[in-house]
Amino acid sequence: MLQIEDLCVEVAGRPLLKNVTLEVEKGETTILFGPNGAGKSALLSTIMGFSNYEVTSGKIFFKGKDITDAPINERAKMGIGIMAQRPPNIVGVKLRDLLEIESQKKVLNLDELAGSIDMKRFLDRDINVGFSGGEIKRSELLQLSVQQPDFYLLDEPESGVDPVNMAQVGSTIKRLICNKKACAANDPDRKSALVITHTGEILDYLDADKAYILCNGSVMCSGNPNRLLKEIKTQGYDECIRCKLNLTQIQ
Ligand SMILES: Nc1ncnc2c1ncn2[C@@H]1O[C@H](COP(=O)(O)OP(=O)(O)OP(=O)(O)O)[C@@H](O)[C@H]1O
Repeated sequence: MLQIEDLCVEVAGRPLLKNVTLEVEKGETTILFGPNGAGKSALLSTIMGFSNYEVTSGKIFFKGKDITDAPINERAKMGIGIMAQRPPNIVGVKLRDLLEIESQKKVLNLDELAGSIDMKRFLDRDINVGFSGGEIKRSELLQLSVQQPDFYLLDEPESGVDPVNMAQVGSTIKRLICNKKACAANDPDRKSALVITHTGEILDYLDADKAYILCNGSVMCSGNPNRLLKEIKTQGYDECIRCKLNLTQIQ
């Protein structure tokens, strides 16, 4: 579904991502771990096509097509959707107006959908203006619920969300990715996702298939998400970096 090959990215002339190679297969949920400032959000922003992120070399393929230079709207039309960490405030544009554009010709009851994640009272407010951290997450989720992409980029879905709302956010994400109430790992209707998490809380709601650790703009290792999270919690990221350096020296 998504292949990233040897990707190097700069922002304002500063290298952020260095030779990143990773793959998310169709129906697979992949986790991205890494310390603060590692470049995780930059990677998601680059996949979505945000303009600040300049690809200096390498390629991004989505559904087999080279999208490295594709504009953001084309990527969205092809089926990529994002829950950003800090989406912008959009003064003068109501959430309902955006959702109506996003829903295009889909037959959806916006009030009912918004009500299902306690967002009905936000429909006629300017997007994100004065929203709390948890409300922004639910607003992003509501937009994804309307957009119904094939591939979800989720940037720290649990950050700023209280435990009660986390159950709602987690189960909504699960429902979106499964495309119905419950689905097996090999269900053909299962959507794909690349999810950033620090705490791993979202793993209580998702059947994650694989994880990568990104440090200092480079992929250090990949493996089972729960095993990698356990290692990060016990040994931190230093062990991962040391291991990568040793491997690189041996090669
Ligand atoms: N648009 C930008 N302009 C300047 N610097 C940027 C920009 N975007 C990212 N950076 C810098 O790139 C580095 C990586 O940022 P990024 O947000 O991708 O990290 P992250 O791994 O998601 O971190 P965190 O876990 O803290 O959210 C940081 O040092 C950040 O300040």
